This record gives sequence, structure tokens and C-alpha cells, in this order.
Amino acid sequence: MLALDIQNLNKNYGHFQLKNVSFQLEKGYIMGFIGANGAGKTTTIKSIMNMIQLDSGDVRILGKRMAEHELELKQEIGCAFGGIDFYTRSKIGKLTGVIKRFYKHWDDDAYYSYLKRFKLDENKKIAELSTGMRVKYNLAIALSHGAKLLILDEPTSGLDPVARDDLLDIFRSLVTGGEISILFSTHITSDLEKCADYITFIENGQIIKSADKEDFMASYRLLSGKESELDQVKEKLISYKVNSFGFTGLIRAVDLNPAFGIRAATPSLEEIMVYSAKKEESYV
Ligand SMILES: Nc1ncnc2c1ncn2[C@@H]1O[C@H](COP(=O)(O)OP(=O)(O)OP(=O)(O)O)[C@@H](O)[C@H]1O
Repeated sequence: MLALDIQNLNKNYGHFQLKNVSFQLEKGYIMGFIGANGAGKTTTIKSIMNMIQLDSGDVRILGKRMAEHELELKQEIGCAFGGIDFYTRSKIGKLTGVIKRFYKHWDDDAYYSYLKRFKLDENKKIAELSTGMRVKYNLAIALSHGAKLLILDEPTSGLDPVARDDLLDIFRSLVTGGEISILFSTHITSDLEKCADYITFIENGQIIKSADKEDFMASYRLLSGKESELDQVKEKLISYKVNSFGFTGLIRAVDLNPAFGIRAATPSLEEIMVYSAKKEESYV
């Protein structure tokens, strides 16, 4: 079953357009949503949540159309945009008392067990929470109202490596039962190498690729060779850099002809992002 199925989302802001954005997330998995600043990640997430009016497109969550079942589906979604700063002077307990009234299936036992698991003290004020604790508080809220789909916009940014690792472990443990699915956007590609099952890559409002992580990585090759070898592959490269040792360039695996005999390796997600972004600039 699909936790999330989005088809042909279009939104025109004039200077920026989401163009036929489509991708699917299977229930019980983690999808990382990557793309450069301004690529359209937040706009896509807001479209999924019906927070902005789309020009066209269809969003289905857990098999139901968001347009027709928004109130019902919002009970099953936990969404966080990094920050609950309006309530900074309230204590956790007081804020939870307000939030929980919105949810039909609120489970106090689950809430207290997540507070304990995430080492959150109800008597702390929101202002006193670290960035990592705020993310965990958001998760505790989402999980206590029975959210089956977590949509998180840059949940790990601003966290130190230990707090990030801790959160990624929590993400992995949450999807283990097969009931919960997570879509999260990030710039920190190493987080995805560690924890994502699927990767969706957006660039300039268009989905470049959405695939199983291994397939995603395998669909690109990073070539390195002597500058004299560059001419035979130049046209096929997404982009390349030249330095005193030769050149390094990214190519789609389907475009690589083994007869070229140029050294090829699997690129990291970061290299895929960097070289893909470079194609919009002039070649060096
Ligand atoms: N309400 C709005 N009105 C007009 N343009 C908007 C609006 N919201 C976002 N945009 C534009 O849409 C584009 C994509 O922004 P978006 O926030 O979706 O990118 P992003 O991939 O989340 O970027 P970042 O990684 O920097 O958060 C940007 O050019 C932005 O200026």
C-alpha cells in the first residue's frame, strides 16, 4: 500500500514553478527528499498538506484523496516545519494540553512513553528546548495522535552529529513495524545514506529522479580521467570539473559507454547533487 502518492503537482509562482511533480512512497519506508535551496521541497510539502492551493495535481495519502478527506487524513499525518516558536513561553505540558484536543485518537499513555523515550521533561518551557529536543517533541505529538505518515521539513538541520544520529536511529526504529512511513527533506545527504530507503531529487521545481536508494546511486557514475580523455565524453556529462590532475564528471549510467575505458565510480549523494546543480552554470 502507498503511504503517499502524488501525481502531477503544478504550481506557478511566476518566478518559480512546480512542474508535474510526481512520486510515491510505500508504507513502512523512509524517503529522503533532496534538492538545492529554492528547488521546491517546502512548496511540495506544503502542497501535500494542502497548505497552498495547487494549479493542478492529485495527492493521495494512505489511499485517500487529500482534497476530499483532509480533516480525516490530518489525524493520520504528523507534519513538522522545524519550529514551534509561537509558544516558546509555554511549558511542554501546557502546550500538549491544547494540541491534544484537536485529535480524536489521542493516546496519553503513548505520549508519556514517548516523552520518557525521548527524555523530554513536561515542565520544561519550549524556549528551553534544544533544536533536537524540539524535533523530538514534534515527533512525540505526532506519534501520540497515531500519525502513520510523518512529513518533516529539514528535521535534522541545526542538530549536532550526535543528536542527528540519535534522531536517525529513532526514524529507523519507527518504520520497523511497517505501519509508519516518513518523508523528510534535508540538505544533509549523509543522513540519507545512513537512513533512507528511497531518494527523491527535485531540481528547479521538477523531479529529476525518485527511486530506491541503491538504484538511485547506481543510476549515476562519477568519471575521472586525464584531460585528454575528456573530449570523448564531454557531451554526455551532466557536468564536470577540471583540475591539474585531469577531470572529474558526473554521467548517467545509461550514457556511459564502457568502451571509453575511463575510470568510473559510484558517486555519493552529495556528488550527485553538486554536479547536477553545476549543469545550470557554465562548465569550468
Ligand atoms: N508564497 C510564495 N509566493 C511566491 N513564491 C514562493 C512562495 N513560497 C515559495 N516561493 C518560491 O518558491 C521557490 C521554491 O521555494 P521552496 O521553499 O519550496 O524551496 P526549498 O527547496 O524548500 O528551499 P530551501 O532548501 O532553501 O528551504 C523559491 O523560489 C521561493 O521564492
